[in-house]
Amino acid sequence: MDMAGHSMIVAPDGTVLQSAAMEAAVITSKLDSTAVDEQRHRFYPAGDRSWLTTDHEKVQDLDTVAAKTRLIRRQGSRLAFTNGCFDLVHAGHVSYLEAARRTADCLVVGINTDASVRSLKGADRPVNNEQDRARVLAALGCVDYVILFADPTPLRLITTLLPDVLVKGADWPEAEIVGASEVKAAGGRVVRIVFQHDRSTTALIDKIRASARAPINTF
Ligand SMILES: Nc1ncnc2c1ncn2[C@@H]1O[C@H](COP(=O)(O)OP(=O)(O)OP(=O)(O)O)[C@@H](O)[C@H]1O
Ligand SMILES: O=P(O)(O)O[C@@H]1O[C@H]([C@H](O)CO)[C@@H](O)[C@H](O)[C@@H]1O
Repeated sequence: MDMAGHSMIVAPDGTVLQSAAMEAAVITSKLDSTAVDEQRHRFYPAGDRSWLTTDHEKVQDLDTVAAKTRLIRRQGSRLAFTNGCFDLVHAGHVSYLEAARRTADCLVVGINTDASVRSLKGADRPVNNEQDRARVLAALGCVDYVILFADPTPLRLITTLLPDVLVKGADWPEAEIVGASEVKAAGGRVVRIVFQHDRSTTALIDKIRASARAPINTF
């Protein structure tokens, strides 16, 4: 390859494989086939999509998520955080989480453990256990990380992560949103998402119970 004037041969990830001096010259570079395959997977999105994060990689502890999000925020990405019980996930949850993700570049969701849900919503809740609830949310493309928390509130997660955006449903007045003052004091903002679907887990459970009591149609 005829090159001159500090021309370079650069790999897709920016690695300089070879550079020319001022005078015209032929320069070559041996290509490492393993490196080429690895970069094809990273830079060629129509490939086997191995770059997609698999669900179980998204469910992490707070320290791991704090370290991973610290790195991407140093690169300029903004972090959004929300939390909830997310027992029987419904269309309202999905539209809510998609809207939450759109407020930033990365979305972390705190999910209450089973014991925490029981203390908040009663002894007959949750219907789905914490592992299943985490697994379902991790399958949503708009969710980047899921953290299970046992405390009554997500305050420790929020003060550790100090997200750029704290998101909650509009069913929560800002004054009652845990972490709101801490996030705003750190320069972040609070976003309350208006419901697009009139859904709730409680209503779903009531519907299931009512249908179980209803007489079966006999012909
Ligand atoms: N219909 C909805 N549309 C948008 N967001 C919702 C909707 N229902 C709940 N959310 C939001 O989802 C998050 C998780 O809420 P939660 O798990 O309590 O759902 P829920 O359906 O209200 O459950 P429950 O009936 O058990 O209280 C909260 O931030 C809440 O504001
Ligand atoms: O699913 P819910 O009931 O919306 O989730 C609760 O949200 C509370 C909220 O963040 C208070 O501002 C939180 O304290 C509680 O632990 C549940 O996550």
